[in-house]
Amino acid sequence: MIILTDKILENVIKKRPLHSYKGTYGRIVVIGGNPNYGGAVIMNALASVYGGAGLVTVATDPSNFTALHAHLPEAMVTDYHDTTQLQILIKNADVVLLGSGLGEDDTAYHVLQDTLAAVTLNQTLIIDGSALSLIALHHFPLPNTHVILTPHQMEWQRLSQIKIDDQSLERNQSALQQLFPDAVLVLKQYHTQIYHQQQVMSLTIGGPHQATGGMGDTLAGIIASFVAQFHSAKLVDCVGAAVYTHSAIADELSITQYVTLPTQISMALPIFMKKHAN
Ligand SMILES: NC(=O)C1=CN([C@@H]2O[C@H](COP(=O)(O)OP(=O)(O)OC[C@H]3O[C@@H](n4cnc5c(N)ncnc54)[C@H](OP(=O)(O)O)[C@@H]3O)[C@@H](O)[C@H]2O)[C@@H](O)CC1
Ligand SMILES: Nc1ncnc2c1ncn2[C@@H]1O[C@H](COP(=O)(O)OP(=O)(O)O)[C@@H](O)[C@H]1O
Ligand SMILES: [Mg+2]
Repeated sequence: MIILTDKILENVIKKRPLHSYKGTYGRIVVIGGNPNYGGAVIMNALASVYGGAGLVTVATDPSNFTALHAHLPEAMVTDYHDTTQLQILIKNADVVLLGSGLGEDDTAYHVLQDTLAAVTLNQTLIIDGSALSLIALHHFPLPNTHVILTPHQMEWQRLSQIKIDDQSLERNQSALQQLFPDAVLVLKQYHTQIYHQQQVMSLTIGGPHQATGGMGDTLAGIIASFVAQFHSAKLVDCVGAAVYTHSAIADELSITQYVTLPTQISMALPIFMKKHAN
C-alpha cells in the first residue's frame, strides 16, 4: 500500500505552458442536480473551475440555472432533459462527471442511461453519488472508457454487496477486480483509499472537520479538473493528487476553523495549486 504524501503533487500539478488556451485545460461536462440537490452540481462545478479546468458545462434541471450562475458565471448550463443537446456536449467533452445530486427517479434513470450510452473510448467518466446507487440498483454495465468511481462506504456497499464493517482492503480489491476490473475506485471515508488494479493508495490526512454535505461533490469536481488538465500524469496519479489536495486544504483551514466547508476548499484551490506547481 502506498501512503499519499505531497510527493504525489510533484508528479501531477505542472506550471502552465505559455502557448496554451482554455481548450488545453480540458472540457468537463457535469451531469446531475435535480430540483432538490442543485447544490451538488454547483459544488462539482466550483471545484472544477477553481481547480483549473478550461471549460465547464453543467447539464442539470433548469431550476438550478440561476443559482449556478450566481455562484459561478464561468460555468455554462444546459437542460439535462434535452437528450440531443446532452449527447452533443458529451461527445465534445474530455471528462464527464455524472451523478452528484442526480436523484433516483425516472428522469435520473434516463439521464444516466443516455450518458452511459454516449461516452466514448478516450474520455474519462467519473461516477458519483446517485449514479452509483442507480448503477447498483439496476446493474447497469460500465461503458468502455476510463472510469473513476467515487463512492462513500454505503454507496460501495450497494455496488459491491460488502457490508461497511466487512470492507477490508482484500475484499474491496477482489470485488473491484470482479465487478469493474479497469476502473479506479476512490473509497471515501476517514482515510480514503484509492484502488486500481493491484495498486492501493491510502490517504492519512484529513479529518472530521470535513464531515459536511457537499464534501464529496467537491472532491469529484477536483478529480475532474485534475484529469482534464494534467495530461502528462497517469490517471491514477491525477486521482491521488486530487484526493490529497482536497484534504490538505481542509487540514490547513482546520488550523483555525472548527469545520471546513466544501466551498471554502474550492476557493482555496488556486493558491494551493500555485504553491505546489512545478
Ligand atoms: N447540497 C446538495 O445538493 C447535496 C446533495 N447530495 C447528493 O445527495 C444524493 C444522496 O447522497 P447521500 O450520500 O446524502 O445519500 P445516500 O447515498 O443514501 O447515503 C446516505 C446513507 O448511507 C449511510 N452511510 C453509511 N456510511 C456512510 C458514509 N460513510 N457516508 C455517507 N453515508 C453513509 C447513511 O447512514 P445514516 O447517516 O443514516 O446513519 C445513510 O443511510 C447524492 O446524489 C449526493 O450527491 C449530497 O452530496 C449532500 C449535499
Ligand atoms: N471524518 C472524516 N475524516 C476525513 N474525511 C472525511 C470525514 N468525513 C467525511 N470525510 C470526507 O468527506 C467526503 C464525503 O463524501 P460524500 O459522503 O460523498 O459527501 P457528499 O455526497 O455530501 O458530497 C469524502 O471525501 C470523505 O472522505
Ligand atoms: Mg457523495
